This record gives sequence, C-alpha cells and structure tokens, in this order.
Amino acid sequence: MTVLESIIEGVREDLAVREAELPFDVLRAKAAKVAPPQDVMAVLRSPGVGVIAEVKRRSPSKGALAEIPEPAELAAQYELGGARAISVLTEQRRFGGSLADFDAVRAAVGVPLLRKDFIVSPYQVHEARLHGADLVLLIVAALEQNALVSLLDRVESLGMTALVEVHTAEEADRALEAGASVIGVNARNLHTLEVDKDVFGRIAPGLPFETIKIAESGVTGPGDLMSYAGAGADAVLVGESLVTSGDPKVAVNKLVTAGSHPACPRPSR
Ligand SMILES: O=C(O)c1ccccc1NCC(=O)[C@H](O)[C@H](O)COP(=O)(O)O
Repeated sequence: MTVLESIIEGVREDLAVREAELPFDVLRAKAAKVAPPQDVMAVLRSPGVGVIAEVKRRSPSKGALAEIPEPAELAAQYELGGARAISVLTEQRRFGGSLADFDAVRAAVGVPLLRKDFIVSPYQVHEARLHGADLVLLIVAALEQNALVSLLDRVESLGMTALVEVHTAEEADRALEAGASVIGVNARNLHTLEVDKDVFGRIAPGLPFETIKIAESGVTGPGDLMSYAGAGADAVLVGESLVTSGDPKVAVNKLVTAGSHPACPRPSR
C-alpha cells in the first residue's frame, strides 16, 4: 500500500464515523444556509504571484513540524503578511489537523480558505462548505475519473472553487478533461513522498494559458517562488517553511514581496 492509499484508508474510516453522527441530508441542509463562498478566481487572477499559506502541524514525510496551539493566530499572521489565501489541513491522523482548526481560522481571517484534505466523497464537499470553505482540494491520484468529474461538479455547484492537484502529465490531462480551472502541480509524489521541484516546470507550460497554475510543496524561500514564477506559476502553496520559520508574518511577506516585485516573471492576466 502506498502512503496515499494508507492515508485514504484512514480518511474513509474517520468519514464513516462523522456520517453516522451527522447524516448527509442534514449536513447538506445546514451547509446550504452558510454565507456564500468568495470569488476565488478573481483573487487568484490578481496581479503578482500569490502565496497560499498553509496551516500544517505535521506530515508523513517530515513528522512533527510545529505545535500550532492557536491556528487562528498563525492564520492571522499569514494574512497580515499578505497571503492571498490560506490552506488548512483538516486530516487528523497524519497531519494533526481538524475541522475545528478550520473553524478557528475561518473566524480569524477574511481571505479565501482552502480545505486541504483527501476528498473522496460528496459528504466531505458539503462539510467543507458548512465550515465556510471557498476552495476544496481534489487530488487526481486519489480519484477515479468519474469520481473526479462528479466531485468537481459538486464543488462548483456549491459556488466553491476546486484546486485540482496533479503530479504527472497524465494526471494533468485528466484534470483538464474533468474541467479544472485551477490546477495545482505538487512537487511531492504522494505515493513515495519524493519531492522534485522540476515537476512544475515540466507540466505547467503545457497547460492552457487561462488555467490558474499553482506550484505546491518544497518552497523554502523567495528563490523557489521566483523559479516557479519563471515556469508560469500564478501562486505558490507553502506549508513547512512557514510553520517552521519562527516568524510566519515575515516569512510570508518575504514571499509576497518577491511575488510582486517587477523582476518577478508572471502571467499577464
Ligand atoms: O507533506 C507531506 O508529507 C504529504 C504527504 C502525503 C500527502 C500529502 C502531503 N502534503 C500535502 C501537501 O501537498 C503540502 O502540505 C503542501 O503542498 C505544502 O508543502 P510544503 O510547503 O512542502 O510543506
């Protein structure tokens, strides 16, 4: 079993518990009453290379990263530093996240929020909406094509935006066939955990100009942002280097400053 398969096995077990506690129909009805999501496409198309800053306590690849006793405080620092959006990991077993973290962050910041989890069921999409998500991650490697199409449609039917994550050219083709408008190219192979920062540069130039392109993982500072920008990134998604920085506001702001510098190559939208 690969790392991704084992994560999903745990996600399905935890999901079954939540479904038993709050039936799908009740969840859907509650989610329908939540204030509508933000126009994430407009935010992601704004000038400069954006930073999506992640609340990430631990990971299968690195183990414990940061305690983050107050995710709301971390997120507020990200927002003050200029993050364009914030990603909150809600998977508990491997990443130490939760929907309670998501709620705390939602209450603390105004920027769009990404529910970063291993979404395999419509239940999780409505759950994301119930908790105020604007963006939902869909990982191509975790989904059969029919499921990808149907979850993407569901995310969009609820007014949210799907960040469709790929790691290979074949997965990028599947994402485009499914109708993805925002594609994240993850440098991390979720089966082996190997990080290859050149993957973005191999895949992104082949994507349509109008597709929003997000470079995920392995960003350690402005140099990485600049090189992802040179390969066509509209935004970078950063976790580890921010949560371990000691000063997340400054660390985000260094990236934001690099992404808005006139010398930073970026798509003119
Ligand atoms: O981070 C991991 O080890 C990991 C392992 C298996 C599945 C997903 C994983 N991470 C999710 C992410 O995509 C990253 O949290 C995100 O791109 C930020 O990456 P980084 O800046 O390298 O923390």
